Amino acid sequence: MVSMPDLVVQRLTKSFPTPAEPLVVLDGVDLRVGPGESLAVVGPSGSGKSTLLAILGALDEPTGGSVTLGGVDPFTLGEREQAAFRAESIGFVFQDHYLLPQCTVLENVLVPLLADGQASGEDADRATELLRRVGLGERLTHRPAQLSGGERQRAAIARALVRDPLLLLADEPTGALDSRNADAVADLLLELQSGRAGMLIAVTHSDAFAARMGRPTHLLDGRLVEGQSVERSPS
Ligand SMILES: Nc1ncnc2c1ncn2[C@@H]1O[C@H](COP(=O)(O)OP(=O)(O)OP(=O)(O)O)[C@@H](O)[C@H]1O
Repeated sequence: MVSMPDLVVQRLTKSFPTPAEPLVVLDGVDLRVGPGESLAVVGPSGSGKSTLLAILGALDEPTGGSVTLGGVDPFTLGEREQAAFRAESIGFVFQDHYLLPQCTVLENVLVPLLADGQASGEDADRATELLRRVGLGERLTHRPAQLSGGERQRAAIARALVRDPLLLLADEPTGALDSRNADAVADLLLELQSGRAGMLIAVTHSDAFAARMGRPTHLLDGRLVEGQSVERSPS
C-alpha cells in the first residue's frame, strides 16, 4: 500500500503582477512531508521563502499547482471553512511574536482555542502545561511587555502548538533574537517537535539551525532543492 504523506505540494507556482511582466516567485515547487517530519527552508533574500510558507498556511493563494494537507486542499474550501481548517490544522510562528499586548501570557496561548467557543478548564490546563514546558510556568499572568524577547517568542511557540496542529509553520522564528536566545528558541522548537506527530516547516537564514532539522532544503530559482548545501555560483 502506498502511504499518504500528510503534506503534498505539486507543481506549485506563484507570481505577482507588476507593471511590466508578472514576477514569478515560485516556479514549480514539489514537496512531500510525512507525519512527524521537520523540514527547513533556506534560500537567498527574496527567493520566495515567506511566499511559500504563506501558501502552505493557506494565508495566500497559489497561482497554479496544488497543496493538500491531510488530504484536504484548503483552496477548494469556502472562506469560513478555510478559516476553520487553518485554525484547527495549522500553527504559525513568525519572526515577530504578535502576542496581544493587553492579554496575559496564558490568555494569549488560549486565543487559538477560542475559535471553538469559550476555553474550558481542560484547555487552560493544556495551555498552562505547554507554558511550563517552554519555561514560562512562572509567567502565566505577565503581559507580553513584561517579558524578554526570547520569552515572548517562547509564548508565541506555545500559542502555535496549543491545538497540536498537523502543520507548524515557522517563518524566521529566531530572526529577531540575539544568538544566545536564538539558540535556545531553536532548541525548544526542535525538542517540542521531537514528540509530535504533526509536521514542522521552518524558514531560516541560519545554516546551523537548518542542519539540525530532519530535512534541510533550499529554495532556488523558484524550486525547492533537497539537501544541506547547494553549489553557489562564484560572485
Ligand atoms: N504581495 C506581493 N506583491 C508583489 N510582490 C511580492 C509580494 N510578496 C512578495 N513579493 C515579492 O516576491 C519575492 C519573494 O518574496 P519573499 O518575501 O517570499 O522572499 P523571502 O525569500 O522570504 O525573502 P527574505 O529572506 O528577505 O525574507 C520578492 O521579490 C518580493 O518583493
